[in-house]
Amino acid sequence: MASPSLPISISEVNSLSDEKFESVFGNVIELCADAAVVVKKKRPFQDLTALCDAFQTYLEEIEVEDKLMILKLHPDLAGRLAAQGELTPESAGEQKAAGLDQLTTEQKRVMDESNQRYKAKFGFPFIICARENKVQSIIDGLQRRYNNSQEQEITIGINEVKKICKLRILDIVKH
Ligand SMILES: NC(=O)N[C@H]1NC(=O)NC1=O
Repeated sequence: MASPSLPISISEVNSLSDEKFESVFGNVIELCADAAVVVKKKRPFQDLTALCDAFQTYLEEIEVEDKLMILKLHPDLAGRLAAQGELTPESAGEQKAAGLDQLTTEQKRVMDESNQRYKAKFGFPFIICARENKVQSIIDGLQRRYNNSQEQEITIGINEVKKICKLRILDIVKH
């Protein structure tokens, strides 16, 4: 079967082969193909909300080690992978939407320094839903959240992953 042209309806989501479901939803959580493997078994979904809820539940129910792994799979915002053109298409689009591809030299310096400092403290990258932010709110968040505890940042980071995931699903499924 050829790849479906997006967006697709919820009934099309329900009738995708397992393999197609995994490929269509394999990156709604950045580089975490396992989420689609788990969520596909919950079909059929009554509507878009039920589908989104299934991915959110996945993120809530996994062990803290797996949450940490998911956080670590995210690329830095305006980091090395962005500079090398090696982001996933989803992440590239999100970073562009926030204006992160248009940083001034000073903003880039502040982002690099703050990203490094954050990662050195927490052991995972700073994560924020770029599409719901602009450059300044991202820089502000990066500096403010540095003061949190690791436990707080795991919770906030996973909540941001949920927002990113929902917007990615909305790009795939008709609403
Ligand atoms: N580090 C980080 O927040 N990365 C993510 N945020 C987002 O909106 N897309 C990403 O890849």
